[in-house]
Amino acid sequence: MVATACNFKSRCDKDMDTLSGYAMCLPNLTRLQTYRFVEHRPILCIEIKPKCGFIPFSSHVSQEIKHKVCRYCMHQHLKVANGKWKRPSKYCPLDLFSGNKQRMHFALKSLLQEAQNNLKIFKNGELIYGCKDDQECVSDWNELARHLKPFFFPSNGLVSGPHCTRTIVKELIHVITMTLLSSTDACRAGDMKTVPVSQGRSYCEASAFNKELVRNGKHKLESSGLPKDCLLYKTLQAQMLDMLDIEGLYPLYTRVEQYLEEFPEERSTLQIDGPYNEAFYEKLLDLSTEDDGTIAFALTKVQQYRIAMTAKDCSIMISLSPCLQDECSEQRPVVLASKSRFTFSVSVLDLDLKPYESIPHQYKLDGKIVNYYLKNVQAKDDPVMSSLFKENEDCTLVLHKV
Ligand SMILES: O=P(O)(O)O[C@@H]1[C@@H](OP(=O)(O)O)[C@H](OP(=O)(O)O)[C@H](O)[C@H](OP(=O)(O)O)[C@H]1OP(=O)(O)O
Ligand SMILES: Nc1ncnc2c1ncn2[C@@H]1O[C@H](COP(=O)(O)OP(=O)(O)OP(=O)(O)O)[C@@H](O)[C@H]1O
Repeated sequence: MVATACNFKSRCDKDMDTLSGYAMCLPNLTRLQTYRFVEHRPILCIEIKPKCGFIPFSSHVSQEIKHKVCRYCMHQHLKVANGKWKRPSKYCPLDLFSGNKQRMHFALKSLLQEAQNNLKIFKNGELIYGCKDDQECVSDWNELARHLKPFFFPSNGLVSGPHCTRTIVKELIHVITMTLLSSTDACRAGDMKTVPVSQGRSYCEASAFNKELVRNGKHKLESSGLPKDCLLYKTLQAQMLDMLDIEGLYPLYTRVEQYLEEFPEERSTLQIDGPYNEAFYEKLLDLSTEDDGTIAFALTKVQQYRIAMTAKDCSIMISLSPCLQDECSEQRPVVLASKSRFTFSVSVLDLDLKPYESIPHQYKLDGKIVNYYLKNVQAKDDPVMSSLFKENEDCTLVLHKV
């Protein structure tokens, strides 16, 4: 539980484990003043909760739709039906994680249109855009542009008109894209072997970007791929430790549970609840998916899944502070906008490991999300879209000798 969480009223009711004996003291990233930022300079901070950026590739997946539509896009419909949000978002994590600038631009614009709990913008520590809680959201683009104008166009008149607002928003999206694709070598992924990102499909059929392409007769979605040293790539790698999908993982969790029922004293030796030290980390290096029927295999997959869940729910904080050309040195990463430049830092928030006990909940929720989508969305889906997809699948170019 973070002390800075007092930005959000809904968090005042959160329970703190005062008996744990531990507390984390983090710098306030929305006001961060490090060597990178010149003191008293204004700071802009963009918080993005990107959610899961890949489509499950596991053979344990029982419903074909999970290989086509990503969890975020399916979950949107259940969230709207449950009243968590008023409208579905056009954001699709696969667009953000594609590394393709056009798709990333669309994803970020969609986040700005419907921020939900996936986007917040702070100026000098104050929330200026996004949701304070489920009820209270600030989402006026003109107001946002008014706040951002001095950052992006420091020496150029007043903001007026929709054209100017759009220009400023475009500048913001460009800067966010560049920082997300920038190298974060200081934050190394350790010795973890990488999961091939080519596994699974690289786009989601429900993405509005994808649908638009199909409507325009194009059906080749580009995924330029992420640079291996950027934070999005590292986050995606951690998310992809979920190699079996919850459907393949749940039986392994049950195996661990049965073992613990028989040998409850083993719970601490197996490090179910930590400590999350070197020994714990060592056991996670095995990425094989061949089940040899052992408790060791089951436990490794369960712990890898918990890491993946954590990475699927973490937030990325991008802090930006304007700098003049002669202030920029090689030590500070700099991102350029058309009429300004910023020193920046990119950090990850909310990395406390998801609890072992949440796995049955994940399993049930997965079923609910998919069933809701199949019954209420796919069944009623736009017949024109379905036939377009079908046409594209059936479209085979046959070459005859002449
Ligand atoms: O399951 P999801 O994908 O809905 O994620 C939950 C989040 O909902 P979201 O979909 O981002 O609106 C949910 O976000 P909110 O608190 O609703 O903003 C939490 O982050 C939750 O984590 P925890 O159980 O509080 O540790 C998240 O639960 P975990 O699944 O990460 O445990
Ligand atoms: N170091 C930080 N600097 C600035 N803001 C932060 C920082 N850490 C967290 N926040 C803000 O507080 C919010 C909640 O953070 P986080 O989810 O890590 O808290 P938590 O107490 O672990 O809550 P939960 O138990 O719901 O996950 C974040 O979305 C972010 O807006």
